[in-house]
Amino acid sequence: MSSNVSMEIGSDGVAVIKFSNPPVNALSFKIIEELKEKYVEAMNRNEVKAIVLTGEGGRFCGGFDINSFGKEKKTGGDDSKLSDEQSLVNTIEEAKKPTVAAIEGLALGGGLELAMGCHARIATPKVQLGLPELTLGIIPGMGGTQRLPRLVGTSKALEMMLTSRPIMSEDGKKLGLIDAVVSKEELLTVARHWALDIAERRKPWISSLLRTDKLGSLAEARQVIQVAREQATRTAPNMPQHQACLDAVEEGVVFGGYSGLLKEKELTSPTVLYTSKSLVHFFFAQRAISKVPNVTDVGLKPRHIKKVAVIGGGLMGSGIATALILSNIFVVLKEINPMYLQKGIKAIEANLRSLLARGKITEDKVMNALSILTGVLDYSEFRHVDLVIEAVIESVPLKQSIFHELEKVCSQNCILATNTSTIDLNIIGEKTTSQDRIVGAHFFSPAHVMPLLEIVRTDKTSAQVILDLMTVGKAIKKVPVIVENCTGFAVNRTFFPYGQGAHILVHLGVDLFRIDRLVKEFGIPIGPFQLQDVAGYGIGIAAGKVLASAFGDRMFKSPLTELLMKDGRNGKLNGKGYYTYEKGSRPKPDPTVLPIIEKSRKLANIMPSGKPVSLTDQEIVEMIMFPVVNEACRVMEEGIVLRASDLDVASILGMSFPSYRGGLIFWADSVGATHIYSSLKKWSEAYGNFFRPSKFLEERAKKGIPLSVPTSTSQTGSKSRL
Ligand SMILES: C[C@H](O)CC(=O)SCCNC(=O)CCNC(=O)[C@H](O)C(C)(C)COP(=O)(O)OP(=O)(O)OC[C@H]1O[C@@H](n2cnc3c(N)ncnc32)[C@H](O)[C@@H]1OP(=O)(O)O
Repeated sequence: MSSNVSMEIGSDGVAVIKFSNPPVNALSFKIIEELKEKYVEAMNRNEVKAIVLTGEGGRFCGGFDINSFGKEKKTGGDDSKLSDEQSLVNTIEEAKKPTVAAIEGLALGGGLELAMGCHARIATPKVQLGLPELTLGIIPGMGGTQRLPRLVGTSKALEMMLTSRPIMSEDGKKLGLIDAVVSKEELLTVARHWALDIAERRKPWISSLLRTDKLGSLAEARQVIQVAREQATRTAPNMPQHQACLDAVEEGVVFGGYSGLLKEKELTSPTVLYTSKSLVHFFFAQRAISKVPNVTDVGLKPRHIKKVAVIGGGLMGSGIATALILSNIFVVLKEINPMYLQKGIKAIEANLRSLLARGKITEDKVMNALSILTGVLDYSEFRHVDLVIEAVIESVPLKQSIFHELEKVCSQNCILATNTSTIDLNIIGEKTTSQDRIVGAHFFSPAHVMPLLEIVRTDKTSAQVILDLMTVGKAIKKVPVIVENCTGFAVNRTFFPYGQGAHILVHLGVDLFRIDRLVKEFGIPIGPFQLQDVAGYGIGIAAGKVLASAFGDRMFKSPLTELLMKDGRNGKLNGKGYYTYEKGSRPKPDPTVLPIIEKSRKLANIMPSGKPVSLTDQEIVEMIMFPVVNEACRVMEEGIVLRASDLDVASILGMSFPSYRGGLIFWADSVGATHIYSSLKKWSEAYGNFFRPSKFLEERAKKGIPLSVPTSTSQTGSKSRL
């Protein structure tokens, strides 16, 4: 078997130990063993005075190999109380010859933990340094919970671990995590000299685990940990790894670094396995999503998109424009009159100011973003744009006339995208001859915040156009998912039963605030009725009409929204919906909505024998989520998505489905197709067609095949490697 670790001993007495595992030099159990062997050799060879540890190919290390999570691992090593991974880092730190880490590109997770066991760290500019383990459902398990607080202080270390956000080497230098930032060319030379300087005591020989100077007093450190605990209880209530990470840090702060390591080992055992499985699935699903057969694998090069026109400065248009200018893409915002244009520009300014207020961007960034935004009232600038994104109201004739006009005013290579959330693209492009460059760019509200971009293609959209839009999407920090054209596309189509199910339940007699509470407890941050309030009733009604024209046989026509509007309620927009909204306070359930609900129940008249049904909490959640899974089955069967895992990513990033459940289909498979099918069948017999199980679900349930298994024709395999 070939070796992943090499050692070269220079005439200066420095051994350069290099490990290699493309593309990110992930650490495997084999690499860990080989590194230990090299350390034994380096200690035994008299000519070796010091060591430089580095990774091959411009990236120090992307952490432990995520593919091997959950696989059997040996424990023991040099110190049987620690795991093999921990004991490697201890071997380095406690060795009688010093090690300097020479870091390029990135040092994440186990990679940074390895580097923190070294006696100094030299990095090139813009290296990503972080401990993102919590996003994978585990805690740093190679001493990170102990060494990071000792190098950067408890507060900063907790921030880095709990948010999983990396910092750059320049900040690392300021914080004391990095000893010097040098150019790529100088990296090895500086690291070698540094290592010799430590060996010959010209520079301090520092073992991170033994330091206490950055931890602050015990009382201060405990206070910081307590605040972080309270915050994690609020922001990550279903993520046990957050509290586990804090437990490990606290143990080390109170009883010393070695005790902290033992606690860390104890907490990396399978206590958080389900969450970890789901989050690891989500990690690989996100990587798989950017692989699109016949688009990303046929040698096409993305064209550079410098300037984009956005048509419509409403909620969506202004959000899209904000996302673009924040990523240095010039934007021409078009509106139909000066008042609307002014409103659109003000909305963009407000988006930027709110990001500034939350410390997400700097004042300079705001100024720079606004300097590349131009407002226009006609199409004269459109000749110079590379991409148009239409974001006007959901009106077929209006969109058709805009696309007809765009064909005349834009260059022939310009991509013509629509942000429609429901309308068939073939209908929008019907009056043009540009079908090959017409594409859906469906953003989710608020567009400058939500990470999903649904790219909708028809059978005529060219591969180049899809690749270009995917590239723009990534440039503006979105995760693009490629879906086929159909009413509602993948996400709105899959999720239309979400609101519908909630309305059916209310009309069967269930309390609406109970429904919202239970859905939130399930992990979706906002319940279906509050979501309706926030999204606005107009959008829901317009989208509902389009969806009803395609899927009318399984839609529930709820009279409730119209009754609310007749009562002068418009949701968050006018502060009055199912909830009341006041500036500066949380939405409050509005009891005055209850008589309107009673009226709606009478109109719909679906309660069996006119009496409210009695349902358990679990049944309520399932009656909302199983119809969503059912529609997802149709979406998969029709080949609207490339793979089941694309729906997992889309549900998490577009609909805030809880990531710790792995996404809609991953969760559904954990529940089991058989239970979902038999429940839907029972409800369809009691309450009608809305619950009727799809053919796909029925087949999977009867044959015992998980929903995520690709169909023979439409889907490529999910890349879950669990
Ligand atoms: C004991 C320890 O405490 C436990 C750990 O270390 S857990 C691991 C902690 N590390 C991480 O979470 C980092 C995960 N990786 C990433 O964030 C990103 O991949 C990255 C920033 C390293 C690189 O990003 P980018 O350049 O966009 O490339 P990206 O497409 O994500 O990854 C390239 C390939 O490397 C793989 N990869 C990345 N990190 C990996 C890892 N730690 N293990 C296994 N594979 C990994 C990806 O799956 C992808 O594979 P593919 O080409 O077959 O799809």
